[in-house]
Amino acid sequence: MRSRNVVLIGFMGSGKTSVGLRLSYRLRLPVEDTDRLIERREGCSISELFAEKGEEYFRRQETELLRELAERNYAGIFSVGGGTPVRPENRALLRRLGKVVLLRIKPETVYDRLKGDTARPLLQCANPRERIRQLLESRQEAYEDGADVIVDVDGKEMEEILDEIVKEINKMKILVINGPNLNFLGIREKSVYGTQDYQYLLDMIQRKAEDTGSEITVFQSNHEGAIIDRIQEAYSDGTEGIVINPGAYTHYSYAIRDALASITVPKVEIHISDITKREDFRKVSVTAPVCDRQIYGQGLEGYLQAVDFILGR
Ligand SMILES: Nc1ncnc2c1ncn2[C@@H]1O[C@H](COP(=O)(O)OP(=O)(O)O)[C@@H](O)[C@H]1O
Ligand SMILES: O=C(O)C1=C[C@@H](OP(=O)(O)O)[C@@H](O)[C@H](O)C1
Ligand SMILES: [Mg+2]
Repeated sequence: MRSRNVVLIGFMGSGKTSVGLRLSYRLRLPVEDTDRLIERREGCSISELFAEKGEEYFRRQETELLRELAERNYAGIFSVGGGTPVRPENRALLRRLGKVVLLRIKPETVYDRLKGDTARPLLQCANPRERIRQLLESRQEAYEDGADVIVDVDGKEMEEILDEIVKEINKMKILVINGPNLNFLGIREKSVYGTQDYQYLLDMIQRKAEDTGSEITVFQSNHEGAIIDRIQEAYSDGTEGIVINPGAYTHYSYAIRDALASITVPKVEIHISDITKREDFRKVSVTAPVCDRQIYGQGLEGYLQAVDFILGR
């Protein structure tokens, strides 16, 4: 459900509110704009709220509202205020709401779009051009950190922006995890694991991502704790499917098993060799029961089959 939700972030004037409305029409999903929700709740405009209660009060309302929305399991599109992603806690809440799309914009475009605008209290000053430049620069890092997808909007028509967003949000985000010794492919026991090296595997997976229009990230570690940390990260980074080759940890890491059990996205356990036909200690997989599918003995091709499984092919 979460994966169809879209959250639009970006600087004032980047088009969050207007893109949200158009996207809602295109995807036939409801839309909520957090500024409008706050205005309705407070019974006054954002400008009046800033003037009467101050920016800090508005920021508290913003975070409070995001918390409520995140708990509500709402399906649809959200556009938020330009300052929302500045607080790290808000960035985490936005990710809980859906796929976060940053409408990235240059200061000159903001100025062109908003000169003469009176509804944005932060730009009501003697030199709005300079204020935009400074504020945008100070926020850019937070915007990019909070985004799953970035769409540059300068010089683009609305339709082009909508097409890009739809293409990006349809990309499934898959994480491939390779455990100990997989970086030694092409070096270790070639009769079992083949002669191709690890880079060959990475290139193969990258081609699969391009062919299927999906986003595949590959992580490799020889350390149990690092693998667990990465699985936990997948809980909140928008990962929609996990392919894991836990290497020898397969046979005894209850800790990796427990980490996998806590993530509900589809999971595939893959082994290059057929572990059921090797030494006795390899016949047991403690991770298999918490995965949705096992692919054994298909060589490197097994990774592609695992990706297909996640994509529902
Ligand atoms: N792609 C675009 N090209 C030109 N103008 C745009 C585009 N997207 C939005 N605008 C205009 O920019 C202004 C700010 O848009 P708005 O949706 O309110 O942005 P935000 O919610 O990010 O502040 C509006 O006048 C809107 O019509
Ligand atoms: O950038 C900001 O801090 C703000 C942006 C505004 O929303 P838009 O980005 O939709 O203009 C609104 O939340 C408020 O004026 C503060
Ligand atoms: Mg807006």
